[in-house]
Amino acid sequence: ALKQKNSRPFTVIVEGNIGCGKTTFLEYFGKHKSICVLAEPVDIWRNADGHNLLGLMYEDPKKWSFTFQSYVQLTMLQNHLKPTTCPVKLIERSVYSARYCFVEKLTNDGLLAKPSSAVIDKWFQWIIEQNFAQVDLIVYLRTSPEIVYQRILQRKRPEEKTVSLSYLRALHQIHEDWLYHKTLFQCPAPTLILNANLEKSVIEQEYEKCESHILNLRHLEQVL
Ligand SMILES: Cc1cc2cn([C@H]3C[C@H](O)[C@@H](CO)O3)c(=O)nc2[nH]1
Repeated sequence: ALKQKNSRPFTVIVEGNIGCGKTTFLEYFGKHKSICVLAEPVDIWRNADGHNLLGLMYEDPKKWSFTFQSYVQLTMLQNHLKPTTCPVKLIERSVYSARYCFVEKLTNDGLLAKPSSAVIDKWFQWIIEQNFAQVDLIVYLRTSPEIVYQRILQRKRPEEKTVSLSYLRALHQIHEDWLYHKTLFQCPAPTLILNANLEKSVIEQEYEKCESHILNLRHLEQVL
């Protein structure tokens, strides 16, 4: 029997530390025609009406974190709401990691003032209440801070030259508490944990572990 076409695609968010390999993961799954991939809009953050908000945030986080994280939340919301005819939608990060990882970390460090953090949280809570950011699966690309630190040094993204190992360790711990120990905030969907420390040459075997979760389930619903 033809199933009623669900209004919403099967939505997967890809989460993990800076340099954990999200782009490589998205490139691998982006080859499937039934998957719509939405990468993190870093280039938009680097040029918002000519302003490099990412650069400003790293140069003077106390002054620019609110501006940057406020814009990140908007661009993430736009990805969550972006319509697609694909049965599966794969999004790089989300409003959840924006609020639970980055805003949390900046607030803990006193780089984002409490009143600013409270306003970002009000927007976040409203977005959730409106069901604007529904998620069916989280893929957590789990890494060690030391490995992602080396990758960031090699990648040489100009704005990230000030990213320290201690920052990456703290961000790692927040991701672990959220997605592995599940002691920080509640997870909006079931979580698949992959070992993203693996080198590019072997990591595709690790990706295959979640292929069935991402593809078949939705496909079966579509064709039955
Ligand atoms: C959702 C979200 C993504 C994100 C990325 N970033 C930074 C980390 C990396 O240096 C760069 C690209 O992910 O942007 C951030 O500071 N806050 C963020 N919030």
